[in-house]
Amino acid sequence: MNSETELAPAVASILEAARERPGGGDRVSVDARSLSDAIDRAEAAGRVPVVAEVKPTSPTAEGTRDDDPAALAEAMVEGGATAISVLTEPDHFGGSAESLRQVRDAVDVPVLRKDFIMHEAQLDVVEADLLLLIARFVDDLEALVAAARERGFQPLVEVHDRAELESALEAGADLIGVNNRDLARLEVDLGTFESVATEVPDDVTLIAESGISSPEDVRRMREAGANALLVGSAIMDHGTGETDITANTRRLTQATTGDE
Ligand SMILES: O=C(O)c1ccccc1NCC(=O)[C@H](O)[C@H](O)COP(=O)(O)O
Repeated sequence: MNSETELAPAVASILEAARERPGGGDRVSVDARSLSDAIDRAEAAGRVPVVAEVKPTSPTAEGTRDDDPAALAEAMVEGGATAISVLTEPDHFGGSAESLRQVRDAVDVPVLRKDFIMHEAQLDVVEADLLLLIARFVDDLEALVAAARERGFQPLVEVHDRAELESALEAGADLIGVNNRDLARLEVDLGTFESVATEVPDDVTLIAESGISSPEDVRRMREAGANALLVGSAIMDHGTGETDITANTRRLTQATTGDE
């Protein structure tokens, strides 16, 4: 893992818990739903490809939503979501492997397991179509990318700057997320994606992550080269007023059609 100096206390706590969390039992083998096919279908239908996140809470959220995860995911798909991301981290995000299982049973779009995976055994906790690996927090990224693929997962490697992008490409990643949230300070800046995206090869599927809350943000990230967007808080709406998950999702998936 790269330097842990200057991490926000919440992130240091997340990592400490992640390091201790046990892995699964039997090695999983996934027959994955393809994200790139799902993105193509969304584009063909005139929708912005949005990976909508089931995110009950977080260190930066104002509250907690304890809605049924499967019902949330169904509402997101009704709003045009191309894929669903499910937080499985229990201690800081209110997630669970069981939530992911329920979501994957309820919808037919690809499902991303969003967690802080530190070692190979943690890959075997639950089946998912996509699996997040955070470049900053993984010691041997190339080995973990390979281990994820051996199980059938599509690994999504998350980076925050150009140096991490370089590591992701060297590790063989072909699906890369640029996180606009700086995990050291928990500040969000959409300029992060704009800065890193210019260095990403054309054959990489590129996802803009975090801090995307309005149709204008969607257009900004698309203009900077995002093939898809990962959105949690703006859809989950942790206490900001609007509670209609389908409407929140549709507002973003239709951001380029003017039908907002
Ligand atoms: O969301 C947080 O508060 C957070 C804090 C510490 C580490 C990670 C965190 N978020 C994880 C994520 O990757 C986001 O849930 C995801 O990118 C969606 O972001 P947003 O649309 O801003 O909710």
